[in-house]
Amino acid sequence: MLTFAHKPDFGPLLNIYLSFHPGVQLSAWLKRRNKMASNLKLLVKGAEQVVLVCKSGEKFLTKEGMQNLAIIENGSVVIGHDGQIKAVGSADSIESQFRDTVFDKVIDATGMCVLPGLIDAHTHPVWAGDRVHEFAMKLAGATYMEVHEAGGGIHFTVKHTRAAPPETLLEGLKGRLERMLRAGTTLVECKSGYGLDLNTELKMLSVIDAAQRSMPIGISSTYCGAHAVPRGKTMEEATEDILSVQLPAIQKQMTEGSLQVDNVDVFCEKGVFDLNSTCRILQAGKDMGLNINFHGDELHPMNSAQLGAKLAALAISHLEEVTDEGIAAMAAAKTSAILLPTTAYILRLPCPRARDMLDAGVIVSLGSDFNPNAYCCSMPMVMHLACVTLKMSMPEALAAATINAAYALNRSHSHGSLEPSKQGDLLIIHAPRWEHLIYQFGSHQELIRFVIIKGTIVYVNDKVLDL
Ligand SMILES: N=CN[C@@H](CCC(=O)O)C(=O)O
Ligand SMILES: [Zn+2]
Repeated sequence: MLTFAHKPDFGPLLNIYLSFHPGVQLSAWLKRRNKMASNLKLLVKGAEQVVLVCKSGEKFLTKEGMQNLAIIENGSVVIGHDGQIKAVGSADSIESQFRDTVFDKVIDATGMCVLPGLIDAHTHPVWAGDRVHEFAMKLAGATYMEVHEAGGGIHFTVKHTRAAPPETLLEGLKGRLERMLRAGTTLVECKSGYGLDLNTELKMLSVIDAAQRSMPIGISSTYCGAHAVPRGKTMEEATEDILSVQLPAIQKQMTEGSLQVDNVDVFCEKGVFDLNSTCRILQAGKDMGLNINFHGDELHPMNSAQLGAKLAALAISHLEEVTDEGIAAMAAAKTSAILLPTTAYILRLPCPRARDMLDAGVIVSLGSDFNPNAYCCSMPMVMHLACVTLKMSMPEALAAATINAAYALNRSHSHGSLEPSKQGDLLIIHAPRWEHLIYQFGSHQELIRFVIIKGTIVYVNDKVLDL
């Protein structure tokens, strides 16, 4: 198999050239053209497997599509100077097709596998003050809401994040993104939500923007000012503040071009934001052009899934307590379910019903939920948990962490699979089959040899050991 981004049409150019050089033979012209035009950025050649995930421009995968990923045995990938994939195919076909091409960089992937860069569809990575002490409380039996209501949890992080200068937050964020990158994440959703007031929410969103400008990892930025009801306010007052103060100020900065925000989020939960407030905030965000992507049905069944479907939400996260009606509504509305296996694991919650969602045709994606409660930067670890605790198969987990996560972030036109014209984001792992990335849990730092974004190597691990 060999696929190209564009079928080149040399007809018009050829005619012009021949009209100025009537004596020139066609074959001589072609040789000269090849010599002049053939320089590309990166060739990854001879990989044991190249996992495309999908190959026909699918925007997401469901049901059997998630079980049958597109894979090329003994394959190669070509990336151009624009950072886009130019061709993927069998090593032989790429070799003969690009024989005359000069590459800036060639990676011999013998003994290795190539996968699309992983996409983490749900994180809270901007904060100050860790919560290791709360981990001990939870191990001793305290529930998430007990810690939250006692002033810990999100409130603890809000206090520390409000007090932190932006430089400190940026430094912390960059360190976490760096860890994610080394674990194979090339696109990550990043939420605000530890400010709960205008200034701190803007500070967090600006810090996310600054990280995006200075790091290669791709970011989808989410305003999550409705992550908790701030101390001293009722839910109604907090909702009014978001609708009449925070969202308009964010919209102003977006219009002026000083802030980039992609999604709007609310924690729709008993004791946090109810269905009505959630609906009003999400609708207001949508009216500003943001994608709806929110927390729902986590600790109690709230009918969040039905609300999200009604609002044409792109994604809803958690869903540990989703109902059958909610699942059916999400499948019909093509609202992606972002499942977060780390949350149920850390909090010892019932797991989200991944199998029921998959069987119903819901677009299941995955996120790490990295936050001070669930300190996990590793999508390979998340995929492993998804397989063991949510009963997903390895191909389902990979589809959920690539093309479907890209869909949840409205990026599946450019991310999530290794197809021509998509961004050249990929991982090269030192293993004879791609499944080792999930199977060898906790070992991604030993397996991942290269992380590549837009055809540029952004991480090389030369300490990979054969076991
Ligand atoms: N559930 C709400 N928000 C986060 C936790 C945030 C925190 O505890 O700081 C989550 O997705 O798990
Ligand atoms: Zn979350």
